[in-house]
Amino acid sequence: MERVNRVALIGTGFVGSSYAFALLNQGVADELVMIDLNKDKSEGDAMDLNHGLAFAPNYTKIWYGDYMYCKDADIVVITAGANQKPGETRLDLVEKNATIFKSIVDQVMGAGFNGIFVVATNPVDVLTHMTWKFSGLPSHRVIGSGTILDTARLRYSLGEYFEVDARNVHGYIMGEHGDSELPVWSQANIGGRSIHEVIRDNPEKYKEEDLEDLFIGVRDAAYHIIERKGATYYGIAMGLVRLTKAILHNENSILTVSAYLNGEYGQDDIYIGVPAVVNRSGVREVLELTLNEKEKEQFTHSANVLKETLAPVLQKTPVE
Ligand SMILES: NC(=O)C1=CN([C@@H]2O[C@H](COP(=O)(O)OP(=O)(O)OC[C@H]3O[C@@H](n4cnc5c(N)ncnc54)[C@H](O)[C@@H]3O)[C@@H](O)[C@H]2O)C=CC1
Ligand SMILES: CC(=O)C(=O)O
Repeated sequence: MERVNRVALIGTGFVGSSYAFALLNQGVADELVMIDLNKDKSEGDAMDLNHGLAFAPNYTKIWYGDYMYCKDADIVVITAGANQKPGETRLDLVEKNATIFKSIVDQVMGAGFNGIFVVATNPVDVLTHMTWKFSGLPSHRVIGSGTILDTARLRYSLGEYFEVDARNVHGYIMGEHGDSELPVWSQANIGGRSIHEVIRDNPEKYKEEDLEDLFIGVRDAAYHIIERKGATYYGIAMGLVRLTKAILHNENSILTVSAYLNGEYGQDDIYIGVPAVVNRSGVREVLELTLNEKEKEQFTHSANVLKETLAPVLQKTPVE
């Protein structure tokens, strides 16, 4: 008999409860335990989700609980912490959320957890790094959602622009999940054809200049959504389920996650959004794309922004 897999979710706010809903709908996990400071919220969510079980593709055992259930979890997904208020950047959340993370990760590890962390709370690259530090786990078993959502937004926008199914559009957003991220236009393609070629061959329909506007829309999407409804959650929830599936089903899928760099792209000791192969062991390897000079500069700049944000947090928040 196959082993039962378990996901422990810490933080059942907008993002966490949307993730739980998507996880149940896609029938990805055997067990889901929901943990939050606000016990009523996680208990209410577990009750509500269980009432949908009769309509789900397969059975998922769902309950609300305590950190002790992290012991046997394969994955701990963290979506707990403050979200951005209108006008706030992701980096503005760093101090508040780093303190919350210290207490969360200590409790998860205290329960005897020995699986894979998936982090979504912002600023996600910095908090993934802190999770790695606090947990003491090997870096490939601590993964941030990175630019998984930004890449999905890019594929959606390119799909709309070129009138092609987003699933046939391939391209990455790399770097910080935030204002310094970059589009890797040099590698973007539609069904295998470079987007530059597609534009060149259809000058009456498409323009290179439009790509910049399109990227700005992707980069600033969260601000626009937060202005309208206070938070973003469905997109990231589906991205987190995609990542969960890649891990639990040992898929060797290439996803743009926040992974630890050890020399790749000329960077050391940093978690940042890069395409990486994800499987049951976590990040199997980081894919090193051939970036053009502009992209290399943009990536280095983004890495520097993250390093500058991380340094004082590392100093202020004791790891022990
Ligand atoms: N990585 C990404 O692409 C995205 C990340 N996010 C981030 O996800 C995070 C969560 O956002 P929302 O769900 O909208 O916020 P929310 O405020 O709706 O939910 C946060 C939850 O965390 C819980 N919480 C706070 N401190 C806790 C602690 N010490 N232990 C356990 N639970 C605790 C709260 O009770 C609340 O239920 C934010 O940092 C947000 O910026 C949001 C969208 C996309
Ligand atoms: C809030 C956030 O990080 C996003 O929607 O991209």
